[in-house]
Amino acid sequence: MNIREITEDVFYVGVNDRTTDRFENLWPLPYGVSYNSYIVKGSEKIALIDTVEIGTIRDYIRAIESQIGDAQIDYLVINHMEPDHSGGIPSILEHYPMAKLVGNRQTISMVKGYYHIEDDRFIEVGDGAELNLGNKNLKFYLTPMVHWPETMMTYVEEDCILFTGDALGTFGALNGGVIDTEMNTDWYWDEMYRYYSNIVGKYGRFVQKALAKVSGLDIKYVCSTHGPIWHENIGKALDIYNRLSQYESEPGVTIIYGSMYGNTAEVAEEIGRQLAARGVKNIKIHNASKSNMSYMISDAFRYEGLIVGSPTYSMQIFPPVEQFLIAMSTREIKNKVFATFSSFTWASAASGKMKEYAEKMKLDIVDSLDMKQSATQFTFEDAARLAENVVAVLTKR
Ligand SMILES: Cc1cc2nc3c(=O)[nH]c(=O)nc-3n(C[C@H](O)[C@H](O)[C@H](O)COP(=O)(O)O)c2cc1C
Repeated sequence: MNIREITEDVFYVGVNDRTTDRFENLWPLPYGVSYNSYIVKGSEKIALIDTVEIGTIRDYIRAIESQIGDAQIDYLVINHMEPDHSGGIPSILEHYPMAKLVGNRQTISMVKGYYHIEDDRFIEVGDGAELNLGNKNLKFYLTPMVHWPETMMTYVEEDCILFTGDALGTFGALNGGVIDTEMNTDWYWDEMYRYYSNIVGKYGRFVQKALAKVSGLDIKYVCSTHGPIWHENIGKALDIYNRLSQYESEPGVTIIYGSMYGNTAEVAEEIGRQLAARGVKNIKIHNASKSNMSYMISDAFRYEGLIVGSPTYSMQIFPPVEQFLIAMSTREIKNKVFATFSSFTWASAASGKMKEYAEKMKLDIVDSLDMKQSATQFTFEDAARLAENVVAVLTKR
């Protein structure tokens, strides 16, 4: 039994990273991450699809050698140039001096820029180009901006395998199983929401274009660069990416608030209770000073309702809340049932600043409340009304 085999002569040679704390030095990796790479062994030529992050090279070369022994790699296909996948390129070229790098025009210019590689090592491919390996054929689909300009996908018709680059990937290392049929996938879905919203979030329309481009292919295995290989869950993975890339979300409300002395926090809790009392079951409340941005972004993408609360801080939005709002605008968040609450002591500003933000983002504010100093009976009535209005809009959608 070959434990790395996906289909006949197609092998998984990726590696796990359980050491790195933060992906891109930003996003927490509590369950690690995998860098996936694959061997496609044709009757005449051998291709390697993508490489791995530079710190994991030793295990990677061993995994490749376990599949091809002393044979040479003829082609290294680069679907994505981000260094967590391209970091292994120089080592592969050194180990396999005959290997040619296969990529599109944008890829080649990036490889040169990052790794200073000579012109004669490249084969440039365009959209729809093919590369023959003997009894297997690789076909390339350019899918720019998912989520870099050079991103592309590679299809092996003989095995109905699509190598998708980062698309359909997730955080979370592989715990023994590599194909979804070999594991319980339950916990990966939350990590997929987080991966998509954190990393790809801004590029929804390009994800839509890419999905449309490959929609006619017969796909039995989706091999992305992070997380499980999708076989029996292709439909579910596609559905999540398809919905998130159209900013479609699930029933529920995310409340993000900032608070220095607990008064704005009290309003956040009250709104949460009022929503629950009206039947909202999925409610995520985040203190923006404590929750990690990665999880706040993920929940804000995931749920239909978004309620943001902030004290006035030197005539501005409280900085951690402002950081969250900036992260949402970077990702061009839309299609939310949006409401705000705010507080001040002598001159209100957070409320107006959040209104300006909503106008710029073309988000309708369903309701808002602005509290002076601390909560009174009137504040609680306002919180109940705000929850009522949010639920009314959610129910109508
Ligand atoms: C550094 C600092 C700057 C503040 N700036 C303002 C301000 O510009 N206008 C204002 O009305 N209140 C200002 N406040 C008061 C806060 O808005 C007030 O403490 C807060 O709204 C109370 O909510 P909390 O208990 O949730 O922190 C400031 C407070 C601090 C500590």
